[in-house]
Amino acid sequence: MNKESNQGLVPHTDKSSLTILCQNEVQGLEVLSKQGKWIPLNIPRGVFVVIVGDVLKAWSNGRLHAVTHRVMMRGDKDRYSIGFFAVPKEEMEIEVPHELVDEQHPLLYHPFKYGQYFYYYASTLREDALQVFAGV
Ligand SMILES: O=C(O)CCC(=O)C(=O)O
Ligand SMILES: [Fe+2]
Repeated sequence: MNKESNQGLVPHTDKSSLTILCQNEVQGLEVLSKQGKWIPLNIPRGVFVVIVGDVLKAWSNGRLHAVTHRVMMRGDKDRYSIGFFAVPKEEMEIEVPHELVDEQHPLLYHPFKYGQYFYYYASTLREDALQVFAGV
């Protein structure tokens, strides 16, 4: 079987601040470990999945990890997933608080307006958009 045909949603980080997902019993969500291994999640019914998006990663100066995730479809059951995406207003300035910057934790992201970042991502679809757009 062609492996690609199982791909429900390509690998990505969310462009939100925070995402909350709720799905039916048909699994498929996978997260990429820092070692580069895809880990399938087994999400019990009624459980919410909370995913840190690029905005919280930047705002926390990289303390919070925006995990790369994808959806792989197996079997022939329908999968339903509903997502709540918390996103800043376009004009909102995302700026690392000075309390999170010191010698051990150098500044990782320049301040940026959310709308400009989202526009950059949407027009390039680069998965390293945050690093390229706002990385120090
Ligand atoms: O289908 C899912 O549960 C994940 C959806 C997702 O990652 C997204 O919409 O960004
Ligand atoms: Fe996502």
